[in-house]
Amino acid sequence: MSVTVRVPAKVNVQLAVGAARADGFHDLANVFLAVGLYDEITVTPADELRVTCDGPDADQVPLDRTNLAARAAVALAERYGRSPGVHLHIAKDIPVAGGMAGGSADGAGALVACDALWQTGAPREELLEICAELGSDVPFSLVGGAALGIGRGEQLTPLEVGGTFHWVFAMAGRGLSTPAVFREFDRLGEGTDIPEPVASQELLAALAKGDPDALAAAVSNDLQPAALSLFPELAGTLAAGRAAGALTALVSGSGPTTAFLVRDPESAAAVAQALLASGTCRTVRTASGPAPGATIAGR
Ligand SMILES: C[C@](O)(CO)[C@H](O)COP(=O)(O)OP(=O)(O)OC[C@H]1O[C@@H](n2ccc(N)nc2=O)[C@H](O)[C@@H]1O
Ligand SMILES: Nc1ncnc2c1ncn2[C@@H]1O[C@H](COP(=O)(O)OP(=O)(O)OP(=O)(O)O)[C@@H](O)[C@H]1O
Repeated sequence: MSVTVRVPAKVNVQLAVGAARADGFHDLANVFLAVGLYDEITVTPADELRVTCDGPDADQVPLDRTNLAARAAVALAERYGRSPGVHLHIAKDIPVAGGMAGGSADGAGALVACDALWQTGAPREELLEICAELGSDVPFSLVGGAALGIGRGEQLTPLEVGGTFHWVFAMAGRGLSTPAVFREFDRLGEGTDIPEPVASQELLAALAKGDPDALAAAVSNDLQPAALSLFPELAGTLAAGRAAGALTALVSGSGPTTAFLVRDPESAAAVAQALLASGTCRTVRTASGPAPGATIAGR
């Protein structure tokens, strides 16, 4: 018996960041959109906890108990007094350390898969609570679609989306550490008054309408200057995508993946090709959103 769960990547269409809190985290107004790039997590009973991974970035994924999928299995097992004896296999398609919540997706996926395998009957609220303990992005990986995250980004309100948005993602030659990007945000903001993060009404209206031009005009990412400061070459990737006709270009979350909103799948193919030809990124992917959250894909 095994269970396979499919979990999407995300792009942050708005990431408003407040000042550092006493616990080191930052209050956010984080508007998540799940996009159709997926990791698949398969859980099978085993004598002891084991993690394996395949996919283009598999060599960058830790296979010990620090892996978010392993941490999710252990957290659920502890709550239900079970042994976490499972083999977790991650078929990884989401770029690692790219700002697209790949590790978070694996955490949410492993949680849903173990929950189904062990038939715990845990209420969804409890699964979401475990997700929030695992990381700020993990609850959104579970729910998918589109949502506004406040607090650390873990307190979610689902958002209405009136259409499909088409994206191109450019993957960089190296990763960026999320804590390092937040630290750089703090350093750049030293001595300035950092406003409370609030969701943009124009952006929420654009999502609800499914209007790509309005969304392009409203997207924002307060971590972008910090990501560019640590990884200046990303400015060249953003410029190449804009020149190729993207409606807008931004850093995805803490980066270094860059995201390009386009009007339709044909423009996505054209922008993807131009980005590759520009030599400013390692590889490109196209995907659209919203995509569903963690979903059982097979048993
Ligand atoms: C950049 C985003 O991906 C945007 O969605 C998230 O805010 C990061 O989410 P994540 O990777 O799940 O982050 P966590 O594992 O919770 O935290 C990693 C580190 O990021 C920083 N962090 C994260 C979230 C937050 N609201 N404030 C922070 O300052 C902290 O230094 C924290 O130690
Ligand atoms: N299952 C996992 N997949 C990938 N990385 C993982 C996993 N578990 C732990 N990690 C660790 O987490 C680090 C960040 O990886 P991840 O792919 O989640 O970054 P990210 O997409 O930038 O995350 P986010 O967008 O949530 O900030 C990796 O460098 C790796 O050491």
